Amino acid sequence: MTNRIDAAFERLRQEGGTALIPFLTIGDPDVATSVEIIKVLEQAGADMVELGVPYSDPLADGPVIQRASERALKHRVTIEDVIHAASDAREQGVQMPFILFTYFNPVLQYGLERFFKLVVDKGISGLIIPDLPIEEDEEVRAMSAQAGIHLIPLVAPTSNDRVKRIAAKAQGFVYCVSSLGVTGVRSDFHQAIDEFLQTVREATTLPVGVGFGISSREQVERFSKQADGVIVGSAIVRKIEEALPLLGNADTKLEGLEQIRDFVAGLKA
Ligand SMILES: O=P(O)(O)OC[C@@H](O)[C@@H](O)c1c[nH]c2ccccc12
Repeated sequence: MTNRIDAAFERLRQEGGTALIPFLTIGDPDVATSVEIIKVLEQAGADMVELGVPYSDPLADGPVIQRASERALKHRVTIEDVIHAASDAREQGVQMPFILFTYFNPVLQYGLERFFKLVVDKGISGLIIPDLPIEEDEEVRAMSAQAGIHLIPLVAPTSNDRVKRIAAKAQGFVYCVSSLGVTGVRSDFHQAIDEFLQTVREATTLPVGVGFGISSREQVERFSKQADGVIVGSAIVRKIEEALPLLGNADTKLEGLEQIRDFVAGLKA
């Protein structure tokens, strides 16, 4: 069966488009609202979405996503809740591919076998575990393949000679981190970002995605020239944070969702 991520990139290649890939922390402000937000992300033109599992020690995250994780962890949102949110969104008609985004610890705590048994047939097509280095991912890669889920690797400008090894085992797409440091909106990127993207392009026939710091249509367009997909997290999570007062009230929830949709639609246009 074709993986939805492969189908989405094939469609975009034929259209000459670039995938817009939002990230959001599931359970911020609550799981049901996250499912509503996933729906408006698709309406706004997102081509696939990273569903973030909240974690107490998000080492690679800047303050915006750290705060989102804290808000979600206040209701003790678990990896199981995130997987159920994916199947709920699928049942409610969302078609775009889901990429489960989790640090390794929540998966270990849950149990590898148990995790891959749960995640099968929940509408999840990809998995990103930012703190699982390629040197230690054999078992996860095998179990992921077994579940028909692409294990998508991250490469950073400092990956150098590891790029080839990472690219050789990649599935789905290769996620290029645009800058060093943690996630968060930026105005400038790693000075060798263009050469880095070129290096990754030459190391794989898979689509190349780029993320970290991207928050405006100009930046999306800039990266669309060299990448097949652009990941936007903190800028969208910050929009959700700004809309929390509206999202928290039944009378103004729709207005809050519209604010998020309008921001994301502005990135895609
Ligand atoms: O938030 P940014 O700067 O737009 O970057 C995307 C990022 O949010 C998402 O892909 C992500 C969230 N947490 C991460 C941890 C490591 C690498 C990537 C991530």
